[in-house]
Amino acid sequence: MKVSGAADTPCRPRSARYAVKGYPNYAEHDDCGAPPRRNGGGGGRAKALSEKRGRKRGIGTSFEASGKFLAPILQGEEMLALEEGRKRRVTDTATTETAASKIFPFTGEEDEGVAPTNVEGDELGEVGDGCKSWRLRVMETRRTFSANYLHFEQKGNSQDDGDYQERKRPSKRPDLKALTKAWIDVGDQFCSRAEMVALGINSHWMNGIDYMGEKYRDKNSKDNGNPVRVIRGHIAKSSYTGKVYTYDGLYKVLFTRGDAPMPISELPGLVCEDISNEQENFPIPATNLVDKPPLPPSGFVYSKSLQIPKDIKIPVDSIGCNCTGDCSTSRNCLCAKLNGSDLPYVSTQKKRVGQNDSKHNSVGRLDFLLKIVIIFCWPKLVEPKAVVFECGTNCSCHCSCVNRTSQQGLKYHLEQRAGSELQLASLRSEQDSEGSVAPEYCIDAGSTGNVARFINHSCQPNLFIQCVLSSHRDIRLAKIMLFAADTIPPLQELSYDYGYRLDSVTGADGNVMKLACHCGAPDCRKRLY
Ligand SMILES: C[S@@+](CC[C@H](N)C(=O)[O-])C[C@H]1O[C@@H](n2cnc3c(N)ncnc32)[C@H](O)[C@@H]1O
Repeated sequence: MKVSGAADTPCRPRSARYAVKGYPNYAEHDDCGAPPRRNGGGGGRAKALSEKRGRKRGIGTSFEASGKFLAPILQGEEMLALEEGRKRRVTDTATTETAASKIFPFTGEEDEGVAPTNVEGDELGEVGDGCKSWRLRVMETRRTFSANYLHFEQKGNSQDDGDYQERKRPSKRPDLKALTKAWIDVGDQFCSRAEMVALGINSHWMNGIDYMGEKYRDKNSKDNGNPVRVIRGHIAKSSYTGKVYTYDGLYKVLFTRGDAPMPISELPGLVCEDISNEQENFPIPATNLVDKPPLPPSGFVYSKSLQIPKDIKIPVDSIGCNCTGDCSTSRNCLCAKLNGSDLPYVSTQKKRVGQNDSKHNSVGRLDFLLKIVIIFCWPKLVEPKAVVFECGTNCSCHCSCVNRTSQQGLKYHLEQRAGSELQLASLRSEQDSEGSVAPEYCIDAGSTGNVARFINHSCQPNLFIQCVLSSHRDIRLAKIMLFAADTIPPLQELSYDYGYRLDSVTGADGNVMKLACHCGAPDCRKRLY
């Protein structure tokens, strides 16, 4: 089947910075006719992972997610969605712009921008030179719209009420509108409702909720099981409307506003109401729908923060930068300069480090959801570079090194200790890439850790690792933090690139160990190590 535009249309990498950092698979060609979906593992991969790994790997293994998992409890009104065959639950927040109902996943019509197999030629959006996919046309429409938006807006403001009523006329069959919808990806963002109207995703300039009106009463989405397209609105100062709208996919309505959300105790397969033992600000329930009977996590101690052995002294006398304004670029920020013009090591501003007053990353630590072994993003949009987690586990000596000998940006390697299942985060400078410097410290997440310990590897991840100095400048003792590499729509599985060098892991017998990768990304490297 020919997918129009897949090969011909220009593609952009999703994050140039990330690609520069040496993640060859990171750049996605999402403007093409057949864009891979971010983090495109899907429920199939989770299930396969579960079945393949069996139970011998201890804590996580018994709880590998499958498509059958229900996510942990959430507050507010709830929705369930299934993207790529995976069941997800999200909480409808105050900013949600569409039907605020409990809804269930829908796997049918929605695709990933791939042209339908039975559609050819013009229907695919090929025009003139025959190389424009619908996806590209959507992007062009958006650009044209943006260019003209202010003009329309000003004109609109000067119109009288009569015109306003005209604009507010009842929507026409939104379910039949705009073939465009098939070329919108989950995670696509829009700066105004008007932009969505131009693309046919929403029918109203003014109304957040699109509906078909009384006339179509018999087409009630909940009763008929019709999918609902969910677009979430978020405050965003950078947007010309002060808001940004993110497409979150199709949902099926389960119940309407006012129904009580499911309490933690009723979560199917609940094995632990709070694996953090009240260390986090809210419970992190764990469910297990794989084992019969379901087993709770064992052999694992939750530790919110890094546990540092007594013989390792963390200095506390360093100060942050003296920037007065925006610290997000190296033009203004000394800390960013220190990090090779990327994210800053030191995350404080005009204060002694350790006071945790960071404007560098603008978004503080985010709430999260743990569905045993699979970590999902909290049902809030996570913006690029937002701090997501700090890896908090045992810190111990004589393993991987955290070393830096120049002012260049670091290269990150994650290594696995031979013969064990421990995941070791190792940072080496460019000069140390041959591994010439003796290891000093590592973070050992085998038996103790926080929620970051459960994040799986993906060859096409939505997080990346960065070392951060917050109370001192000893790079060997840098905090290891996970940042959002891109916009992460609610309830996406979180993942980062472990970055193993192939054949770098040896077993106790000295033989090279190999582990197949099950991330399911379109450009999966097939091996973790
Ligand atoms: C930090 S743990 C991640 C949580 C883990 N799934 C668990 O159950 O505890 C790292 C281990 O998870 C497994 N893992 C993570 N991502 C994987 C992937 N994409 N493919 C295969 N195994 C993976 C590997 O066994 C790896 O050593």
